[in-house]
This record gives sequence, structure tokens and C-alpha cells, in this order.
Amino acid sequence: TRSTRPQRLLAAVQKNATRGDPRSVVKAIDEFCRYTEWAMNVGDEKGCILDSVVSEVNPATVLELGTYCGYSTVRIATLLPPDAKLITLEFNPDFAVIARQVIAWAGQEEKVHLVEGSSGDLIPKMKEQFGVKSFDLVFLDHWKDRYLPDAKLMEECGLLGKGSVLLADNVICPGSPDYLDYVRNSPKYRSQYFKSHLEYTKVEDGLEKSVFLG
Ligand SMILES: Cc1cc(C(=O)N2CCN(C)CC2)sc1-c1cc(O)c2nc[nH]c(=O)c2c1
Ligand SMILES: [Mg+2]
Repeated sequence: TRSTRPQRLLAAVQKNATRGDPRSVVKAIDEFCRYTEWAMNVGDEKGCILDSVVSEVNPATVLELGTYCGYSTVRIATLLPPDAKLITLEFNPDFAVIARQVIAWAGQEEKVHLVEGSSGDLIPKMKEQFGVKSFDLVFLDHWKDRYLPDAKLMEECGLLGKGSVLLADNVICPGSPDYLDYVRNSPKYRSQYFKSHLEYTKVEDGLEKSVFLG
């Protein structure tokens, strides 16, 4: 039967990237998605904004909501010090299988903990199961309708501390208007929009960076 898009993306990584070289993995995925087959990775343009926020926050603990094929997981992990921890949650087991292999090909498995399941179920278990006190950075890139409930859930679970940064992908396309309205109008956050484009296209999209004020 026909292969899946994530399987074709992994094949492109294994063919064109050097094992243990994360930058070559990122480049191979971007070339595949730009010239062969579009896929919903954060991409190179928004990826540079992601990189700059990760470098600025210099997080010890990161939560990524939505792994997909592991593209942003690799981008983030590459910028973290060796003792930092990146937990990434993926609901779709077929995506998780591919992401583990992409992350391994990039040589980043030490810093990454990929957990399969839904964010709504797993967020309340972060403290007990993973010994996390709070997250310095959360990258929301799973499903537009879960951004707001999961942000509130993280607040309720005490997973956000003063200065914790939420960075959300796709706030314009596909769009998460209720989340945007919340973080832009809540006294608990200071929010900033980084205008960009939907990965590998000219369509407008952007990242919203929101600092939790405690
Ligand atoms: C699946 C999809 C289709 C989009 C689109 O407008 N398209 C028109 C233009 N053509 C080229 C591509 C397709 S945008 C998008 C998407 C993009 C992300 O970054 C996502 N991140 C996390 N979770 C998502 O569900 C997610 C969906
Ligand atoms: Mg996205």
C-alpha cells in the first residue's frame, strides 16, 4: 500500500541528511517540503523565529505540544544545553514512530522525551511522572482548538512560573482566535506577534510569544 507523507519525509532525511548532524536533518526536511511535498513542519522562516526565542529564553525545561515528524523538536533540542529537558507530546502514533527516527537521525535523543497521548490527559501528569516543577518554554503546535484549553490547564496545574514563555504556531493560519484573544487581553500575559508566513508558502501566518506574568 501507498506510503504515508511522514514515511516519505523520513526517507528523504535518511537519504539526504548526515546521521548525527541536526542541521542537515532540518535542511533535508525543508528541501523535501519546499520542492517535493508540503508538510506541516514549522518550516525555515518561522523556524528562525523559533530559534531566536529559544536562544533568548535559554530554557532548562521545554514542553512541545505536537511533535508531528520531529522537525521543530530537532530545531529546539539543538539549541539546548546538554542537561536541559525537552518533553514533546504527540497524539498520533504514526507520527510518533516517524518522529523518534528523525530525532535519532539528528542525534538528539538524549535531550528529548517523546510521550504519546493527548495533551489534555498528559499535562496534568507532568509533575508526578516527569518531575517537572514548571516549564521555561512551551511551544504550542498541536491543534488550534486545544491552544486555549491547554494554556488554561497548564496554569491550573501550576506548570507556568513567572517568566514562562508560551510560543504558539499558526495563530493566523489555520488560526486560533480564541487563544489570541485570551493571551492578548489577559493581565496574566504580555503578548507579542511575530508576523511570518505559513511554512513553505506565501500565505500569512505568525507566531505569538506570550510571557506569563504569574
Ligand atoms: C494542515 C494544514 C493545511 C494548511 C493550509 O492552509 N494549506 C494551504 C496551502 N497548502 C500549500 C498547504 C495546506 S495549514 C496546515 C497546518 C499547518 C501547521 O503548521 C500546523 N501545525 C500544527 N497542527 C496543525 O494541525 C497544523 C496545520
Ligand atoms: Mg504548525
